[in-house]
Amino acid sequence: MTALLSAEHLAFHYPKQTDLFTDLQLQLHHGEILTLLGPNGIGKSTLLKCLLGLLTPTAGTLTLNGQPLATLTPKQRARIIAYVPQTIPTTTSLSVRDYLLTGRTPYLNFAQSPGATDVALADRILKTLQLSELTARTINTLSGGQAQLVTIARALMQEPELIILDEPTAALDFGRQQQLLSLVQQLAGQNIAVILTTHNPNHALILKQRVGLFGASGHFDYGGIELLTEPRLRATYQTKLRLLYVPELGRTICEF
Ligand SMILES: Nc1ncnc2c1ncn2[C@@H]1O[C@H](COP(=O)(O)OP(=O)(O)OP(=O)(O)O)[C@@H](O)[C@H]1O
Repeated sequence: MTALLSAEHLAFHYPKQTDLFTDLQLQLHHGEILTLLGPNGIGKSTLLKCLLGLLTPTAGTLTLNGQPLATLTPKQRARIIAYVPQTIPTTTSLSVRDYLLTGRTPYLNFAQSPGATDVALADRILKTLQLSELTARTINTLSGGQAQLVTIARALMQEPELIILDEPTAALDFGRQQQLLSLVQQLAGQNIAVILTTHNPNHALILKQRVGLFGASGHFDYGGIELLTEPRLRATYQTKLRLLYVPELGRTICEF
């Protein structure tokens, strides 16, 4: 089966800087979830930008559904991958519904306005994310957490095969974090692949799927959650964390 996303021997460095990663390998299939973990400033967001085609890797190849990423137009890419960055635009005075409709751009011709089916899709997505009460609010009146969820809703408007979420739980309260992880599992159940970054190893332990772990040196391990061993996580985060199996939860948790 052709991988949805494949990275072979990927390397990247910013101009006049040392490599953030080299020889990075990963393969993601439809409906899989990849959680990226690693210390601050190690290169997680940079890797996401390479996967999105926003940055050009300094070595290696990236393919999307078997096609070299670089050969796809931005519009073609946007029909396959949706991106929710760490910094969310909160200054726009668009209503939440109109903001979601901007997510339909990859499907519209120049100067074509969204139609009734696009509006219906926006309302359906807002309902699924339990955000319907925000429909008429303007983006610049939302809290950070609300804006983050609305931006995820906008990403879903692209009807992507892969959604990339950069620290999606950062602004969310405890309950909303749990909801977000459930949403990620729900999307995977609909055959949408998800890549997310997080600073909480428990998120990877809850999602129980693919893991990409940057070591403190920039070394990248890719595999299943068996990668998340105490020694490896301690080396990554330079702290004496512990992994504890909790029978009541049926899973391992990571604690300081
Ligand atoms: N445009 C840029 N030009 C030069 N250096 C950059 C640029 N963007 C990021 N960097 C540097 O590259 C390194 C990796 O940054 P990146 O944002 O990918 O890290 P991260 O793992 O996502 O960090 P965090 O967990 O803190 O968000 C950092 O040292 C950062 O300062």
